[in-house]
Amino acid sequence: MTDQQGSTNNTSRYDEELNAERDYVATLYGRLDGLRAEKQEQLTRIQAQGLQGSYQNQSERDSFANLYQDRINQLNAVDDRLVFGRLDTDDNASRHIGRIGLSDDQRTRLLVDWRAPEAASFYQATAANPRGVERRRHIMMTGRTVESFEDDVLNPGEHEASQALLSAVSAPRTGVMGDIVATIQQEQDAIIRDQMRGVLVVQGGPGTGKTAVALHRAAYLLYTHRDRLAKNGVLLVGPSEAFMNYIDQVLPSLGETGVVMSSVGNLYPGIVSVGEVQPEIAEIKGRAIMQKVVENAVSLRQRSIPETTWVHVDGIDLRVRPSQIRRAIRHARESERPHNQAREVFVDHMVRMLYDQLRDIVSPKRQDGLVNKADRSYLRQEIRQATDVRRLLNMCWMPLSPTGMIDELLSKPKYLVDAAPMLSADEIRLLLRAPGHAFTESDVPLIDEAAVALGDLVDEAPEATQSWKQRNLDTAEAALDNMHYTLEDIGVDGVVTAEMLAAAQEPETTWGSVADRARADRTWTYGHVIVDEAQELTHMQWRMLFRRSPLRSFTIVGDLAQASGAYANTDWGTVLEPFAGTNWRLSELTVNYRTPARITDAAAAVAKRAGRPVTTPKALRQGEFPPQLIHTDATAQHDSLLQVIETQLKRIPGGLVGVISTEQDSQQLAQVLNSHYPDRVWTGTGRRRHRDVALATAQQAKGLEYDAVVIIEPQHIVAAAGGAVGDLYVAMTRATQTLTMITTATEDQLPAGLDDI
Ligand SMILES: Nc1ncnc2c1ncn2[C@@H]1O[C@H](COP(=O)(O)OP(=O)(O)OP(=O)(O)O)[C@@H](O)[C@H]1O
Repeated sequence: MTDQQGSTNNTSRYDEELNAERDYVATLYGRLDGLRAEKQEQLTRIQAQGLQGSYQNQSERDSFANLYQDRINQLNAVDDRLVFGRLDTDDNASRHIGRIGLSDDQRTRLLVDWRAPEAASFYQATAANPRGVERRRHIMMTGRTVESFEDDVLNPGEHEASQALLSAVSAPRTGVMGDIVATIQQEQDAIIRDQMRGVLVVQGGPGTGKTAVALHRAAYLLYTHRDRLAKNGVLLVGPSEAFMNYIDQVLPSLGETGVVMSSVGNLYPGIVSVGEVQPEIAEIKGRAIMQKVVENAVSLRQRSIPETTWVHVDGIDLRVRPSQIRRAIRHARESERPHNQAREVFVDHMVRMLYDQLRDIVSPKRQDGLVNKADRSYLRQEIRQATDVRRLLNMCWMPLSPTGMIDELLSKPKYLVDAAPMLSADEIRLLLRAPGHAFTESDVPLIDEAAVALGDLVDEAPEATQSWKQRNLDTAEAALDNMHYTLEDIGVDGVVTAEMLAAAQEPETTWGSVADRARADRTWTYGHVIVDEAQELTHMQWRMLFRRSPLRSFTIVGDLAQASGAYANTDWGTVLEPFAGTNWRLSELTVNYRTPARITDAAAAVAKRAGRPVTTPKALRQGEFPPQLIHTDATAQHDSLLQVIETQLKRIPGGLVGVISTEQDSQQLAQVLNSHYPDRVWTGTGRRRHRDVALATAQQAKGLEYDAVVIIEPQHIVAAAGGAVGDLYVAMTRATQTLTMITTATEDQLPAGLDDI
């Protein structure tokens, strides 16, 4: 009786508090709607003014219109589950925590932005260190409705995961990543709020929230360093377009839209690259020596002639000796400008030399007045434009585009052999391909490298970019003075030049947003760069990325055990040494939120047996179902697959089954799945809608997750990666609930560790 009475009392107290929370949350939505209406009205008013007034008035109006529109977009984006927490502290204060900060007309704070210092205790208070928190409340919402709440007890000795966290990690996956703002855990929060300067490496096993942390850190940095980052922007780089699609809703749901997001293969403006099918080729193109190969390739396009020749200018023959060209080349190289700019020095030198000859022929006695200033300029022009001269100058020092040069380098055997004496004949054969081949993702760093060595073609860059760059160069000194910390501090002394810092200056506001301009400009330097799945990157890719933040402000997240290639790096120190020396710091994530322990243990066993450096994170959930290995013969394989899919779809209503295989096996699987599940097969691009069977290669599945994973022929995945188990390890750890593997191999053909399942 007492119990019943007690529980009735508790229930009614809970309901009362729930209603109170609902009332408060309704006030917050009232405020959100009010603000939105206000901005909408301001926007409508400014749009109604149309195209009147001077150019300056119009451009001011455009800026305001953009500002209002951005704010409206932000308010729309945070509408879903606006509030998720409440903190009651020992000073009798109580604050609600949400996606953005809100105040009323009297500037009384109604809602604290999760990134504000006052919200930090929501994530950091623990039983051992409550930080003045008496009660931490998780408010669970669907859309605008408060469904329930849960209070954390900060009692010493209690370390249980909150219900909010458990329901978040157990929920069926939608196929696109969601934010974790309501349930960020303490070790994650410490990384998100870490200082911006320097290179921070976040190492963590599969499912530890590295991607989630990277995205929330981007939002946190933009909030905390808004002024600085508004000028330079933040770049977030991931491994593939499918991955970028998977994560691209997270930042908008946090009210941030200004981050430049790009796969590493599409980082060079104007190039949409294709995958590099053969890992051996990717490995060669990623080697540090490729920098020298590109440099050589440029030098080989600065060449003299084998013997003396004659050029025809205005009916007169002028002689050109190889030694004269060599001298002009030396001169141009000494200018230390990029190839296309140094060409001007070369051309000037040659024209001057030819002019001297011509003048001596036209007017042997300099004092006779025949060659005055106007004549001189006319004659030089004539020489420069003479067909023979142009042909000769181009032959000796051709203006080059980075894409044109890399295309030639990879398709002309002699050019490649001369530029890459350090590569073996087999390696050269691997690199060679037909001219005009689509650029692959491992060509992109070579193109970027070439772009640095070549410089812009003189008429290549749009005028706006040029004038903006010039203006920045003029004031680059000031950028150095304005740095908030000394260069020595961050270990880049002597490396930063005025040119590199030029882009840190106040940009023109006449075209596009910072993100648009940054995306279009290969020389843009960002205020901060975040690299996800960083274990995959080659030396050449790192060079390309470090060029984009000369101040070395980086967050690098990855898991060395998940690297694919046989050449994979085994420690961050070796990877980063050439770029940051020892000036980097390491944080680790230790809890796996995605994959149940039963599955991670099996995956870790495979990785360990292959000698990979695995740090097995502690899985938050034990999992209901052990991983399964099904042996079948080739004829029964597809039936077996369909059966597994059916079982899994029933087991996880609304869930997503991910079928993972090699590229080669995936073609046949696509046919089978499409014919059995018409309009239900999802390849990761476009919207998922009602599609519930996903098909991906092990490479494409990097960073993604599925409720049920079915791996077809695990031994093929290892063989396709040249014997490395990284890809298989990744595939096995994509599961949030169940893992099944289907194989036609015999026990002894399976990768070590799998036979124990
Ligand atoms: N604090 C958290 N609250 C709720 N869900 C979380 C939390 N941290 C991570 N998750 C969820 O766990 C899953 C794995 O996270 P994420 O993809 O960021 O991990 P990862 O370390 O990048 O994984 P991998 O290296 O295997 O690709 C995601 O569904 C993510 O939303």
